Amino acid sequence: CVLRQRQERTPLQRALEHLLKKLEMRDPQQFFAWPVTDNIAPGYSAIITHPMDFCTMRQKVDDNQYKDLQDFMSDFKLMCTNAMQYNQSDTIYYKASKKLLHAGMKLVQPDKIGWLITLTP
Ligand SMILES: COc1ccc(C(=O)NC2CCC2)cc1-c1cc(C(C)=O)n2cccnc12
Repeated sequence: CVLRQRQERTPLQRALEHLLKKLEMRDPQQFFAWPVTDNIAPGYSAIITHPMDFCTMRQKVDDNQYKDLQDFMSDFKLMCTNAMQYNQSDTIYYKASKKLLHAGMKLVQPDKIGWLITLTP
């Protein structure tokens, strides 16, 4: 997951970049910052068929691969639900992903997306 230099950005890319920064702040231990590897999580790649992490999401924003906010949020939900699928409910990772998912959903509630409308004319 290598980050590319910043190219010209569309209004949607700037909005998603802004939202991604807010979401990453909710993951201070950086459990979701990078792809989960099999050596830190035994058997991960056999259990999780569609892995996702914040760095990959940033790459997809940079490559303009999200067509709208819903598209971006489905990757965010995938990242969180992967963690709830692989990790037992009493683990720090399961608990962190549940909290992150709720925080993320709150950020995109209609009454909370004034920032999105100003950023995407
Ligand atoms: C990029 O993923 C990670 C990066 C760092 C850490 C980490 O710092 N773990 C230390 C806290 C106790 C060991 C954990 C993880 C990690 C994320 C996850 C997820 C997201 O499922 N995970 C699952 C089992 C074991 N480790 C992890």
